[in-house]
Amino acid sequence: MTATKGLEGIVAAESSISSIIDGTLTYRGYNIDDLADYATFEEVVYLLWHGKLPNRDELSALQKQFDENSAISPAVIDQMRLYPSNANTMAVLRSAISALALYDDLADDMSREANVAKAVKLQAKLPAVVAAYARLRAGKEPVAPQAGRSIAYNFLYMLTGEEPEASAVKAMDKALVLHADHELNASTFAARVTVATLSDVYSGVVSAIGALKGPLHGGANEAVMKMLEEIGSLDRVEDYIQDKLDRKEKIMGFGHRVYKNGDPRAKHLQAMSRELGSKSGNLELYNMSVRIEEIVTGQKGLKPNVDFYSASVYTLLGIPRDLFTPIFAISRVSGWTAHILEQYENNRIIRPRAEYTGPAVQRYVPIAER
Ligand SMILES: CC(=O)SCCNC(=O)CCNC(=O)[C@H](O)C(C)(C)COP(=O)(O)OP(=O)(O)OC[C@H]1O[C@@H](n2cnc3c(N)ncnc32)[C@H](O)[C@@H]1OP(=O)(O)O
Ligand SMILES: O=C([O-])CC(=O)C(=O)O
Repeated sequence: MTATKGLEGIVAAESSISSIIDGTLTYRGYNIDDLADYATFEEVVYLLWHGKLPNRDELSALQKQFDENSAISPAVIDQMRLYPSNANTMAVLRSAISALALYDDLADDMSREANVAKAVKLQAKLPAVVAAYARLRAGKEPVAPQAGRSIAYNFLYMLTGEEPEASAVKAMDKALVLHADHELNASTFAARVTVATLSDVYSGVVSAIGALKGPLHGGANEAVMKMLEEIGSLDRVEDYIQDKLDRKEKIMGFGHRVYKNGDPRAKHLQAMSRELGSKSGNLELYNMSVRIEEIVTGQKGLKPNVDFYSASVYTLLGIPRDLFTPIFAISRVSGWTAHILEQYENNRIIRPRAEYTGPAVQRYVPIAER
């Protein structure tokens, strides 16, 4: 038995949810470029869960379900009041979502109907949890979402308590569409491994949040912004990046296990970063990002991934850096739950083997003789 480090190139599941073929990303066969330009996030969620784009009635029914399920149990809000105000926001999300399961009578009901209902609840509640913590840590009360509004609108609204600008809602919606699913990425795989033991939907999503948190995966968007803040200005980009490359350090937001010729989502986020920068009259972050890309791609051949330009996009939307990865989770929970439902449909426990590299057989030595 020989191990494949990082399972590179291993096909570990069959899935009809999203595909990456020759560098093209599709959700249920629809090209990500079309979905980014024309679909709303709610349409994409329906598509991922049900395998087809919704008609108007189906979309309104989904919107109604989100409206009815976005409230967070007061007990969970009270627990969140006790969380430290400087807690890691992904740890907050992981804890709060785990706590939500305690107040869901269907948490351990394994029927398809109950599992779809849990997917709806999780999609509806994640944005409310993230926004509630952002307000609680600032000494403010959570704001309830508005019925009939999109997840993008309500997330921005719940953060500030003020009506968001239409351009900001549009940008947030597009970002959610772009992050919704991505084949067998690490967090989705973690979710599938967890539920393949026939554990519950919440456990799968909590596992996924834990995996997304890491800077080699979803945590990279926050790491990119930290880097941009450290660099500070366009004239300092060259020295900073060159120094990192000379020291063989990774540049966050670049490279990808599957895409070797570029991530098709990055160009959309780059365009959004440019538009939002122009609109705000400050293109510094966009210009810095473009210069970083020129250097890293020029010297290493590495292209930006989905996390690179999303950092400047979220900053230009006025969102604090430590909410970037939770926003990724607000979108990706749609994909995680689609994969969880698919795993249950045709389940087999996921249990690969390890190549043993430890000592050869040893004789047990009683403690007195050691
Ligand atoms: C939503 C997402 O999860 S997208 C990915 C987000 N993560 C990041 O942006 C973090 C930075 N990128 C990385 O760490 C990696 O490119 C990953 C984790 C995305 C992919 O990892 P892997 O497929 O294992 O690639 P691996 O790390 O083996 O890289 C291959 C080579 O490119 C180099 N490389 C890869 N990414 C980078 C980078 N961002 N900066 C500098 N060098 C890099 C590696 O050092 C390695 O070089 P070597 O062959 O000389 O040792
Ligand atoms: O697919 C991956 O490995 C990481 C990624 O881009 C994503 O999850 O969106």
